[in-house]
Amino acid sequence: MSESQTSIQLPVLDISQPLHSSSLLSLVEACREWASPFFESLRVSGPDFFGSAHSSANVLFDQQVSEFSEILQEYGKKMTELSNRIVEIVLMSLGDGFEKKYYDSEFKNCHGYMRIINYSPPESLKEEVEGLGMHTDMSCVTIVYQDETGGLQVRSKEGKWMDISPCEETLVVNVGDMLQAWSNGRLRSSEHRVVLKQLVNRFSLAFFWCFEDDKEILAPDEVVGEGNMRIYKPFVCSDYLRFRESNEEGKFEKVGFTVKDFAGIGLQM
Ligand SMILES: O=C(O)CCC(=O)C(=O)O
Ligand SMILES: [Fe+2]
Repeated sequence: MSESQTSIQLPVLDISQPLHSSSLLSLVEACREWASPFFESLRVSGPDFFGSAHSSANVLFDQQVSEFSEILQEYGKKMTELSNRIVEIVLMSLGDGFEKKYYDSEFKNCHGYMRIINYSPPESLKEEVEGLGMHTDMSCVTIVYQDETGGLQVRSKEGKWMDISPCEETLVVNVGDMLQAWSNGRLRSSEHRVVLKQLVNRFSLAFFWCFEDDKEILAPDEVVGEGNMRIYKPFVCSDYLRFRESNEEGKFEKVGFTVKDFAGIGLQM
């Protein structure tokens, strides 16, 4: 799954010329609407986490540091095992024997990638600072490690932000859009964000476990359940990923931006 298949029009300012108010406006919009200035991340893709990390390390570091790639290979392997186990348990929770019925037929080609994230500290905490704006993940499940700084928040159905406080030896698992669609909305893709609450760097690792790009997502009849309406049209994963990437980040609430907007049928929950 690639994260940047479509391009957006970035404003270009020629600072050798007098600045017009229109160019200042586009600058203000760019600062407000696009990615947080506090967020930076490195993506490492599986299944060859070593190779992916190594090619970045070669660019980032002067010397060869295999240790970095080896650690990420190990982390990726562990997270892959954990994701498989989580999917199995989630299937069991959806119905008796569902893990046997659906694990191999639906989930065995899933793949993972991770994001190593650094949030730089804001200059002051006078107002609430978002390090990462509200979004849902496009994965089936995401496994998040956050350091002791905290700041991860999830939105309740009523729209209230709740802190997910860091807890030693514990990882956070989010359901993502793909699993929401596959489960016909029985599982809810969590709306979450990161707020910066301390004047220190924040470090996190997010591992995304996703269906293969060319998979068509269609909730099995038995998962929908007798007498229930199907609420998503079948769709191909890569089409949804493209749809999400072609919407500007940050406009989550203003424009249709979720799996409901993409594949929802009629009235939604
Ligand atoms: O940094 C975090 O704790 C969460 C990151 C996240 O939600 C994401 O990368 O999708
Ligand atoms: Fe996320």
